[in-house]
Amino acid sequence: MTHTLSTQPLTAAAFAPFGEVIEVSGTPDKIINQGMCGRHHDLATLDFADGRVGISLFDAKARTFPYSVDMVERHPDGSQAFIPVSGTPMLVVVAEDRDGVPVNLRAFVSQPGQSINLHRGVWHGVLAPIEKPGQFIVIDRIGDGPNLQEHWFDDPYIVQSV
Ligand SMILES: NC(=O)N[C@@H](O)C(=O)O
Ligand code: NI
Repeated sequence: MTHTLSTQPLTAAAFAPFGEVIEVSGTPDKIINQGMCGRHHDLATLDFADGRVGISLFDAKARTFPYSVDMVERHPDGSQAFIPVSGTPMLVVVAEDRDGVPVNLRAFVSQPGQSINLHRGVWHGVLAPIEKPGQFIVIDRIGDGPNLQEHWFDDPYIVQSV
C-alpha cells in the first residue's frame, strides 16, 4: 500500500512550524554599501547542540515524478539550511513528530529564489531538486557523531507531480 502526498507552495507561514523560508521579501531591513544593496537581516535561526557550523556544497541529481518518499530523517544536533546556487526549485518534505515517529507529512514546492532552514530535529525528506539537477549550499552542523536519525516507511508516500 502507498500513501499519496499532495503538494503546496512553499510559504513562510505554512513552513513556520518546521523552519524558515529564506527569501527577499518586502523592504530591506537596512540599506548598505552606499545605497547599492539592501540587507534582509537575520532570516533564519542556526541552532547547534555542539560542534560548529559548516558550509558544504551539495551537487544533487534531479528527482522526477511520481516521486516516492521512502524515508525521512532528522538531525537532533543541529539545524540544516539549503540554499540553491542557481535557484533550482526543490521538493521539501517535512513531518511532525509523534513520540519519535514522523506523522502528518507535508510536501512543499519552492520557487526560484527561495531557500530553507530546517529547525533542529525536524523530520524531513532528503534534498530533492525538482526535474533538474542543482548545486546547493548547505549550512549545518559539523561535529562528532552521526547527527542523523532515519525513519523508513513501510508504505511510502508518493508525490505524483508538482
Ligand atoms: N545526508 C545529508 O547530508 N543530507 C541530508 O541531511 C539531507 O537533508 O539531504
Ligand atoms: Ni538532512
